[in-house]
Amino acid sequence: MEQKQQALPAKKNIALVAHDGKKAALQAWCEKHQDILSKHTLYGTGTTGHLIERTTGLEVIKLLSGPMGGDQQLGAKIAEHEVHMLVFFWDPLASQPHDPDVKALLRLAAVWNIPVACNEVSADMLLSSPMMETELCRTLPDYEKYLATRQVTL
Ligand SMILES: O=C(CO)COP(=O)(O)O
Repeated sequence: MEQKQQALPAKKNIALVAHDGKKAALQAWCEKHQDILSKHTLYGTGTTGHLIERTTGLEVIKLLSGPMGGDQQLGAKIAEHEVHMLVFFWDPLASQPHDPDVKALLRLAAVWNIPVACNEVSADMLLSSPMMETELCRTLPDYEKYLATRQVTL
């Protein structure tokens, strides 16, 4: 598939998600990085978003709870370029009833080439990047060309 360049903005829309076994870790991480996070716009799945708001006072745009469709809502926002970065502390030691949705969210983050962190140390590295404060150029699928090709070949 042909690719194109598109910038992620300096002020980013960051999605915050954690499975139940990792919620305390994500809340602690958000408290630690409250100053940096306050410069961006935060999105979260339902329960995670409420907990982060309660712990930190940061404003979070809250979607549905993950098992009820929140992961899918976030995936759609990544595909529509509304969400620019994903911090998802998924639990590698617990099975999830909505595992297909979890996989789909991580897949769309890879398709659209947004920065993803799945644990504290990766999330620390992402937030300490100078690119958190500047535009960040990314390569992503050229959807318009993809669609034009399909209309010709099918
Ligand atoms: O299940 C989740 C991610 O897969 C998170 O959902 P909640 O934040 O609603 O618990």
